[in-house]
Amino acid sequence: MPSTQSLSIEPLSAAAFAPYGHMLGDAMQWSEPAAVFSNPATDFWRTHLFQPGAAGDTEILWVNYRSRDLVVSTLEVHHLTQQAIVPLTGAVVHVVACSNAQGLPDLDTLKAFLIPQGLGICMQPGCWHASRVLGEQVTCLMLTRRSTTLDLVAHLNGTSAAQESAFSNISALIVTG
Ligand SMILES: NC(=O)N[C@@H](O)C(=O)O
Repeated sequence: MPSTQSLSIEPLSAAAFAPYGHMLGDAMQWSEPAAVFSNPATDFWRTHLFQPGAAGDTEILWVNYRSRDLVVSTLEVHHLTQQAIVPLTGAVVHVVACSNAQGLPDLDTLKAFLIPQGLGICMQPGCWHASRVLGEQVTCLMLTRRSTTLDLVAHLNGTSAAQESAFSNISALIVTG
């Protein structure tokens, strides 16, 4: 009987998340002076240029995560759009994996990141993922693609098969602190 794989939660960093997409809200970016500003009252800077995919409409979703089940056996992927998650009310545990040549989760790239309140991530298309919380429900801001949401809702409601997203069962893994 194969033992259940455990996956340790690791802190979010731009370098560690780079294979999966972009970290949002790390240090102020001064690489493009025209896209950054700071004075005694405010700082703002470009942390990422979001890409919803060809002919895609960027959509803002308000998302609640409340699953505390640290056993993960299903991952989800979006084929066309990046997807950004910014936790607003608490931390989110985000499990990710890259796609392999067949478009399935590359289990050698599985990682679990803690996304703290006030930081965020933006996954590239093809990044497999699952989200969990460690306590109470966490509300997040999400950037995604309008057609991917409509497609996902229709799938989740059993109305039609998903075209812009997919789901994959994996050998159960336990996310550990
Ligand atoms: N809305 C939406 O696409 N949600 C999923 O991607 C998810 O992982 O939460």
